[in-house]
Amino acid sequence: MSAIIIDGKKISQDIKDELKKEVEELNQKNIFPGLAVVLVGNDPASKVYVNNKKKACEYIGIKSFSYELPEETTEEELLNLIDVLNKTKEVNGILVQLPLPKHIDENKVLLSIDPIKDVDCFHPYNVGLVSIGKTDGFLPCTPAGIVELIKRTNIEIEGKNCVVVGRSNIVGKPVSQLLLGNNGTVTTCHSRTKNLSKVCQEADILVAAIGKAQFIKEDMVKEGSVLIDVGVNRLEDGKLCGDIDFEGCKDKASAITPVPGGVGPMTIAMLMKNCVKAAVMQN
Ligand SMILES: Nc1nc2c(c(=O)[nH]1)N[C@@H](CN(C=O)c1ccc(C(=O)N[C@@H](CCC(=O)O)C(=O)O)cc1)CN2
Repeated sequence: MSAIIIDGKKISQDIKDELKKEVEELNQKNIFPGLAVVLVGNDPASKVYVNNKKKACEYIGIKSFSYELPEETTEEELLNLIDVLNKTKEVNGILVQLPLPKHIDENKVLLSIDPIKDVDCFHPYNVGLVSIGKTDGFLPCTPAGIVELIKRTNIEIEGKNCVVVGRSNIVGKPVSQLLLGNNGTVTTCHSRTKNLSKVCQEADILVAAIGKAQFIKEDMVKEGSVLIDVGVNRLEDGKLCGDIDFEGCKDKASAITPVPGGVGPMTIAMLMKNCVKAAVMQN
C-alpha cells in the first residue's frame, strides 16, 4: 500500500489564504488584528520560528509587534513587558516563544498573560476550557493543527483508536484532549508505558511527539494506520527527521505526515487563526 503523504505546507497555506480574506473583511469593520511576538535569548531555532510567525502575520495582514530581548533579561523585566502588552489595545495576542532561558520561570510567565490574549492557549484557564470540551475559544496550536490535518484529509476520528506517544503540556496532553473531544478512543503513552510497541500496533491514528529521531519503526505500526509525526530532530548529516521512521513506515500506513512539511507549518497557521479570533473576541 502506498500512503497519502499529508501535505502540511499546502494545508497551512490554504488556512493562511482563508485568514487573509477574513482579515480584509475585518479591516472593513475597523478591526485590525495585532500580535506581540516576544523572544528572549539566542536560541537559533526559536529565532527561525519567530521570524516565520512574523512573516505569516505580514502575509495575512496581522500587525506584528516584535520584542527581541537579550538572554540576561530578568523574569521581572519580562513580566513587566507582558503587563504592558496585556494593557495595550492594539495587541490582541501575546506570544512568548518557548523555551525561555533557564533563570526564568516559564509557568509564572505563561500565567501572567491575560487569557483573552493567550493565542498559544498555554494559560491554565484556556487549557481548562479545552479539557472540558469548550472549543469555541482558543485552541492549542500544534494539537489543533494535527486535528485540522486529519480532517482536511477526510479522515474520520470518531470511534478510532488514537494513540498519542508523548505527554508534554504543549503537544501530548492537549492533542489527547482534542482527539477525545472528536470522539476518538485515546491512549496517551509515555516513557513508563509498558509494552509500548503493542499499544502502538493497535493504533488507527498514531501521533508521535516523543522528541527521539525515528523512534517509531515499521514493526510498531498497524497496516493502514494514519501516522502523524510531531518530531523535529536533526540527524548527524544535518538533515531534519521526525519521530517516525518515514521511509520504513510509509508503505504500511494509509496516510503519513512528512518532516519537514507536515505538522510544523500547521502550528503557525493555527496561531494565526487564534490571533484573528482574539481580535474578533476583543472587539
Ligand atoms: N510559544 C511557543 N513556543 C513554542 C511552540 C509554540 O507553539 N508556541 N512550538 C515549538 C516551536 N514552534 C513554534 O513556535 C514551531 C516548531 C516547528 C515548526 C516548523 O514549521 N517546523 C518545520 C521544520 C523547521 C525547520 O526547518 O527547522 C516543519 O516541521 O516542516 C514551526 C513552529 C516550541 N516552542
